Amino acid sequence: MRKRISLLGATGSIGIQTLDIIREHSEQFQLVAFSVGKNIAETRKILREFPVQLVSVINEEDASQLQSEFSHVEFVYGDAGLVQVAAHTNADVLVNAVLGSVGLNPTLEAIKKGITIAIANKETLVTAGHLVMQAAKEYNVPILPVDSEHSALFQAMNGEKRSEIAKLIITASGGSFRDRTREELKNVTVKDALNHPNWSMGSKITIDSATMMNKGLEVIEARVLFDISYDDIEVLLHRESIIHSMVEFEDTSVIAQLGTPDMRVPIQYALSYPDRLPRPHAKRLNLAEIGKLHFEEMDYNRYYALKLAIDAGRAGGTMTTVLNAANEAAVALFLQEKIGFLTIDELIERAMDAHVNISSPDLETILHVDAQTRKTVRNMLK
Ligand SMILES: NC(=O)C1=CN([C@@H]2O[C@H](COP(=O)(O)OP(=O)(O)OC[C@H]3O[C@@H](n4cnc5c(N)ncnc54)[C@H](OP(=O)(O)O)[C@@H]3O)[C@@H](O)[C@H]2O)C=CC1
Ligand SMILES: CC(=O)[C@@H](O)[C@H](O)COP(=O)(O)O
Ligand SMILES: [Mn+2]
Repeated sequence: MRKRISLLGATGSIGIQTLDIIREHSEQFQLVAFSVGKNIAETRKILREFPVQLVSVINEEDASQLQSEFSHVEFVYGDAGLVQVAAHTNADVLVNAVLGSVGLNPTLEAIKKGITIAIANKETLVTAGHLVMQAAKEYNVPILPVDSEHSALFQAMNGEKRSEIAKLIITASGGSFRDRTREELKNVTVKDALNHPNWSMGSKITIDSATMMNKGLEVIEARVLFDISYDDIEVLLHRESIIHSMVEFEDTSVIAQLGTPDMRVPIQYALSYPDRLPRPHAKRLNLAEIGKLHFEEMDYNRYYALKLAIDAGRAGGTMTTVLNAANEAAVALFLQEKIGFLTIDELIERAMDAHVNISSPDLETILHVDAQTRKTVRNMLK
């Protein structure tokens, strides 16, 4: 029987590549429900190709319009719609590729329904990883990583005992501005920042990659997913994005996962796990053609956002919620050209400094702190 998939964020970078995999392996996978935001033109295309049962959009008017065009599909909307798609009872796997901490509630509700989670949506793990992992344990639901580094770590660990792992080494490309000093970042434009050297991704994560907050979020994501302490997670600058991450074991062996930078590989692995499926048309890795791979130590003054993220992770409690919400708000302001690039770090640091940390927060507290932090950051501009 085919694996039935519900997909949050179908019109995004990961969403579109997930549809590629479902299309390539239509004998293995079936899309049963999906969510989008506001891209209704793309939604119509998906609806014409995939015979799904349920679709969620952000706006009620879009849901009504689509309902009049596609009478055999059920349309829902808003945050409640996201939850309905995520927890769709006919799904075996939820691919969570929505952007931002709005993915938290749908993830928790899907877990309660016993649906396996393939997670790209790192903001959910950063804002409330402890709630996701607790629920996954309680309902015995696998959480499979889609983020390339975490898929690499998961593959390198290959089920070996935690006690045999010495450290995780997460690679970082350095993003759009890796060859510039911090001083040279004062007047960079949105267009410059969106020009990632190796990956084609959505706008928010591309900015996160340029500030290096993406790597900070990924360190927290690794801590949450693999239960490894911050002391044993290292970040290594690797400009080619060929080694997606590595695990060093106690016997000094290091196991890495390599591949061309193509998110369809980790997406497919999360869907096919524990099996592997062929990708006959994909570009294969040719190390002789690449010739050299480069590695450099991280500079935490140059990449200040990475330091802020690790500080937040070590503080725990609601501090990672503040880090994430402040970052989401600040990146949105940068993309709207309301603040400069370096102001992103500044606003996040100010939000963290102003926050009184709350340990072991429940869902209500997380949602409250998230909303308050976004307000605080926006008010900093007044
Ligand atoms: N892109 C990549 O290669 C990678 C991404 N990730 C993570 O995956 C997630 C998605 O990233 P990416 O695909 O790049 O993002 P995109 O911006 O390309 O896509 C985001 C998707 O989420 C939808 N969306 C955005 N906001 C909302 C909202 N408030 N409510 C409902 N739907 C919403 C968008 O809808 P619409 O466009 O219709 O408005 C779109 O479908 C992020 O958490 C990112 O960090 C992780 C590793 C790699
Ligand atoms: C494809 C992916 O997983 C991104 O998170 C990617 O890792 C971004 O690259 P850098 O953050 O290393 O620039
Ligand atoms: Mn990544």
